Amino acid sequence: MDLGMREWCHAIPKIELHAHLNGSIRDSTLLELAKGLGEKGVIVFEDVKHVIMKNGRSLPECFQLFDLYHILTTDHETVTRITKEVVEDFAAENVVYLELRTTPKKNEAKGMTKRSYMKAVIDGLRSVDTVDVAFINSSRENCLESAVSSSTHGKIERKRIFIRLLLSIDRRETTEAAMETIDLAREMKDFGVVGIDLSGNPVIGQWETFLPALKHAKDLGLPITIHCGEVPNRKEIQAMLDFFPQRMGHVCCLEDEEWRRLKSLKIPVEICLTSNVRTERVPSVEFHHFVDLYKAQHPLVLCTDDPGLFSTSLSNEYYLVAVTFGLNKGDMLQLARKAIEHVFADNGVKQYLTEIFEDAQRRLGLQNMHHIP
Ligand SMILES: CNc1ncnc2c1ncn2[C@@H]1O[C@H](COP(=O)(O)O)[C@@H](O)[C@H]1O
Ligand SMILES: [Zn+2]
Repeated sequence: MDLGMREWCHAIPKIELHAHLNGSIRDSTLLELAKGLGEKGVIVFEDVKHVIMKNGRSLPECFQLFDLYHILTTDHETVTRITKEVVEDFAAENVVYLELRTTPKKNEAKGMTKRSYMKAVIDGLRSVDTVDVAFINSSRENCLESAVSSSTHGKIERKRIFIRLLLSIDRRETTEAAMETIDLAREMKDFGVVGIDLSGNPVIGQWETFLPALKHAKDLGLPITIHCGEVPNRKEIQAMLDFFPQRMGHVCCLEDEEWRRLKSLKIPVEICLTSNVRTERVPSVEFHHFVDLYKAQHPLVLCTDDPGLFSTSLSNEYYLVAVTFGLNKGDMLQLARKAIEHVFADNGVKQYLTEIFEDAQRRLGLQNMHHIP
């Protein structure tokens, strides 16, 4: 097969570990929801339309926009709908494993609790009908028939995507609310919840507020990923490194000493190129810390963060790396495959993903490539 680099980045199997549900909504859906609320007089559609379609966004603008998104997606049916669409969109670009994160939300006016919000998300996963969705832990989902037989021997023609969920703590939340999220995550382990995320506006909230909940999660054996260093806050960055989570997102504003610690601790990094450029955390892809970490063979994984908000896709993030840093097709496939090591799902799922990548290597014509470790 002779594919161009863009087609190659689309065709290879990919693993997405850092995507926020509400940041992944299709523009067309946002516009439709805004129109509906405009007609009801809840918002002024013309004002909102302009904001949704805008391309460049500063970091503070992103969080204003999320507040708007949350007005648009505030009932259970809409949460179910956006979940279904987001899964379909990732599957369409050959994402084979998606760790989707979202902040469980309470909304008394809509009769919504954190638990019912998550039930609406699960309903969304269940309602996907264009691809096979495997989302319950592998002991329950009967998923481990050979990955190869499903894709090459024609037994199952449909695409399959594995979904796991991370529950996010928003930095605006209290310790008590954060604790509630951890307890919900524990309760939902059998429904594909595999870990915890700390996110939200990085200039809001104190590390000490979330620490008890994060410690509680750690005690329960729930893996944790933390948005770290989106703004230069030395004390917090150091405390986050001390906490030693399983993964970190962004890590943009680190000082030399903190880079050294991150590297010596080997904490895997979720790299979000377009997000960091759009929000002006880095001047351009060329100057992104990806290249330093990649050269240092630091564990990392390419992610989108908010593909809807930043008008990107995981394939596009791979393509940006290939063209900016001159990586070849083999390098890109290897980079994609390395992500298996950092998923929060169990070994059964990891084995399945390994088979998917071995099969892709055969199918896409890289038989003669050196063995990918
Ligand atoms: C741009 N970089 C970022 N930095 C920090 N937090 C971010 C983020 N992008 C998204 N979120 C977090 O994810 C929420 C939206 O998805 P959910 O409602 O949870 O599905 C945002 O409200 C914010 O808390
Ligand atoms: Zn994020």
